[in-house]
Amino acid sequence: MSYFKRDKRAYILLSDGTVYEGYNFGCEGTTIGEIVFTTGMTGYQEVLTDPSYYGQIVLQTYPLIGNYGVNNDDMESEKSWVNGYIVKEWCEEPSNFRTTATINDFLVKQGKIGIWDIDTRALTRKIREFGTMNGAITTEDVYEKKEELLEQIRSYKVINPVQVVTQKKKGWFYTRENRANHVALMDYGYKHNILRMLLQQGCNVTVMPASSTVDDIRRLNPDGIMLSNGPGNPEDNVEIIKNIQDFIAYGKPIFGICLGHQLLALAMGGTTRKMKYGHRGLNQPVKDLSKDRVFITSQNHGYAVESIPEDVGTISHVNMNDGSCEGIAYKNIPAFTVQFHPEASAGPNDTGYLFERFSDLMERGQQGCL
Ligand SMILES: NC(=O)CC[C@H](N)C(=O)O
Repeated sequence: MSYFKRDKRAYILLSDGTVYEGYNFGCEGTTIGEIVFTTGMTGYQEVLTDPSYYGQIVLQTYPLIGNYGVNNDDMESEKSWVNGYIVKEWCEEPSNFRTTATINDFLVKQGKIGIWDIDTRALTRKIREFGTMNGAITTEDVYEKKEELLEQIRSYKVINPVQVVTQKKKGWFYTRENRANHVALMDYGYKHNILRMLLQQGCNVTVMPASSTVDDIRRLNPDGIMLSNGPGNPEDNVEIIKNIQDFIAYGKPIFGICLGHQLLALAMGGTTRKMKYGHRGLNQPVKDLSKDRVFITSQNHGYAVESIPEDVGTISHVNMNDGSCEGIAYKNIPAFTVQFHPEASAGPNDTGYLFERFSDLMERGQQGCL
């Protein structure tokens, strides 16, 4: 079995010059990206297909990856967006009734370079200590190419990630259990489970390309606007933030998730910051201050909202590990946003009630959501 033969050498090179040696799976070659770690014990297919990971090399802290293979149900978008994949062990003979392929087959099909037999704990501890850093995975002789590769690694930056991952045309989705709410879902790199959750709520949904203006939205006459998750630094989306300011003036209820949460905060005069190594995993404890209750949440972000003007909104959710902002309720507009993923996928569904809150808000159509 090729898995145990350890025949194809591969290396990780970090921007500080450290080399980790392992073995290749997926495709061969060289790839560069920002290395981020995620702590979920399951949900690797969702990670690989979540557009928010665009341009990043994902490091799985859980050591056994691929045990239930990949399937046709767990795609969070049409394809994989990661720049590379780092694991301790991958499973060659997955066992699950839904399995259609192994994780190795999946990476090959998606054209992704993977490395295994890495001490993922040591690498994660390093990133926790020094912060997220750029790096490369290569199947070539890293020692020979080190200086050249280091230069590329150090200057690596994702460019216009939202424009790359957004769909270029509108998409219409209808539900049978019509609660008569029509949602314009802004696709900044939306995870399919946001759409599924809205449909489950009985909403009809029109998925809109990221660059859509308020006039495009007005033509739909929606009952509410959903600002999706997505990749990259929120501050880079200058045009989108201007459009969101127009959406706010339009006055329809707005619900934002992750990048959507950050973008609305920026549109309302708030600020964002890059976190040391972000939150990526399925067990981040978050307190909903309005309920005085802690929920376990699914997360994937490297930036956070740092401030929001007091007269504009108030912090509604707080991360119990580091006190960071996890949600905002706006004062004079019908809008609320969260940094975590209430649509889960993967992860706990505990905060799915927020979709219900959005539906209620669309029906009440009140001013402000406090
Ligand atoms: N999942 C997301 O929407 C991520 C938002 C943003 N790209 C971040 O890393 O913070």
